[in-house]
Amino acid sequence: MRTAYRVETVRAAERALLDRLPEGALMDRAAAALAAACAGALRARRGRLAGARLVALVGSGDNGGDALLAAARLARRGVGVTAVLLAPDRAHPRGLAALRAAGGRAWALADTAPGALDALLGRAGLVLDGITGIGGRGGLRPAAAELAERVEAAGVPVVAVDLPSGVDADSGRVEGPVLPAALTVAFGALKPGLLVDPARGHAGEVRLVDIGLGPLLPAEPDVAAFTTAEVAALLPRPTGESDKYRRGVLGVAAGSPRYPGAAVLTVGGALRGGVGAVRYAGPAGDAVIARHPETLVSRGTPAEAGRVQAWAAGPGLGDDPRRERIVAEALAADVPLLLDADALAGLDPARVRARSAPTLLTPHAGEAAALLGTERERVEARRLASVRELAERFGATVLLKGSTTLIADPSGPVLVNETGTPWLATAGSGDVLTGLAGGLLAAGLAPREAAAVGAHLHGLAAREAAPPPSATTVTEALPRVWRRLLA
Ligand SMILES: NC(=O)C1=CN([C@@H]2O[C@H](COP(=O)(O)OP(=O)(O)OC[C@H]3O[C@@H](n4cnc5c(N)ncnc54)[C@H](OP(=O)(O)O)[C@@H]3O)[C@@H](O)[C@H]2O)[C@@H](O)CC1
Ligand SMILES: [K+]
Repeated sequence: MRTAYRVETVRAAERALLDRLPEGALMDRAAAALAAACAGALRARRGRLAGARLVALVGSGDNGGDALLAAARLARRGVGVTAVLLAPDRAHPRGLAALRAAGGRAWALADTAPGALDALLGRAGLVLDGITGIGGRGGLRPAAAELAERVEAAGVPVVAVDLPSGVDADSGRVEGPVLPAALTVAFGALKPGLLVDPARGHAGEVRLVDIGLGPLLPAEPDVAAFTTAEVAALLPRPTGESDKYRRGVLGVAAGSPRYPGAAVLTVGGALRGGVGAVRYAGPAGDAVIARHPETLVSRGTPAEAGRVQAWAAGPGLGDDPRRERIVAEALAADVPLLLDADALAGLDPARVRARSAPTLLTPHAGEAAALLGTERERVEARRLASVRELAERFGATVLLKGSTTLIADPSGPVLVNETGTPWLATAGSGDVLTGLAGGLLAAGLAPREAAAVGAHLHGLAAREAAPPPSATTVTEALPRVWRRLLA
């Protein structure tokens, strides 16, 4: 499991470790790993290190100290290093002394003419961003923001020290100017912002360096992501004793005369969710049977359908006059329930809280905003806080779809899905996910696992489907993903 911890927790672990180590040892570990990462990036660009040029942007905290100590190591290996100091009188003293002793130069930003700065950046093979790390607050301040703009204009690749400067480590929020990185070298632990958009989108490749913090971090992270191996271990597998009912039957209430395709896609996802059977209840049975003849179809509502182990309701219900009744019956069912799309409109938290079995809600940002009574932009800017708030308000598991898909329970770590791709922003792909995660629920996974496994498989299938993927080709790619994971 990839884990991320918020700043307060990382700092507490760092303090405990600092007490056990000689002065400066921790920063030296960080700087050694950072220098190695920069050396790799410079070599990849030029073939050799000697004669390469690096510009280190140095803020007034330890993040700048890391950059200076790493730059000094590179200077000792023949790299031409210039440090640009944002606050010369507050630059990390030991780092600055090490850089100077290694033959590196230090320029004060305030004393550097714009033309000279541009020329310096124009010659550089790499920029090391040590403006702010976990001590940064808000977007970059004006002088730092202007510097970041010039770096971006010069087009030099950036290696971020611990975090891209300007992002919020804990929330993943981006509230002002940021310096985007091609590579972020994080120390000791990932911070939530390195896994969650919009901050994640500025971090490039994220590499975690072990500085010995691991044993001092709590067992429960703030944010976590399943690896593909962990997802594979959670996949339901039939045994010799299995029959279709024991493997789980998912009820699907989706589609309407106007949107029969939503029923077809949801059932298609469900049939690839590890269940023994899918019961479809609704007006699009003919379309469903034509595409998926193995489905048990009926025209009625959930209460009139036969026994199931879970329900998935919502996609394409549209203006079906029975929408409210369908949602009410699904809510009343004493089995796990996934509600998506049109089933989320006007959903009453008290009705969800009162349920006897677990509930999984799968809104996109717009639906989440409607449930929270806010704007879509606000949800997109505060994905982590929004998904936590929804889970708490509804007393349910919530999967928030989008650039980073997040899964929250009312308490405990938030799960991030790392397999997503912007290609999944295609009509009907959410319906497939609803069927898939619903199927996993019916097969016996807990809502949190069903959501995380479903999102993971969905992302892998989208990557596997011939580009550009459609909801149908994502569905068709799912068995190949299962086969690979079960192997
Ligand atoms: N602790 C350890 O053992 C280890 C720590 N490590 C490293 O230390 C880093 C944390 O260092 P840190 O705590 O010194 O904070 P840091 O991120 O450098 O920033 C603070 C400075 O930035 C400034 N500033 C703030 N906001 C700003 C903005 N928006 N725009 C511009 N400037 C802004 C702020 O200025 P002030 O508010 O004081 O005026 C303050 O001076 C951590 O990320 C990791 O790299 C590793 O070596 C491993 C061992
Ligand atoms: K940084």
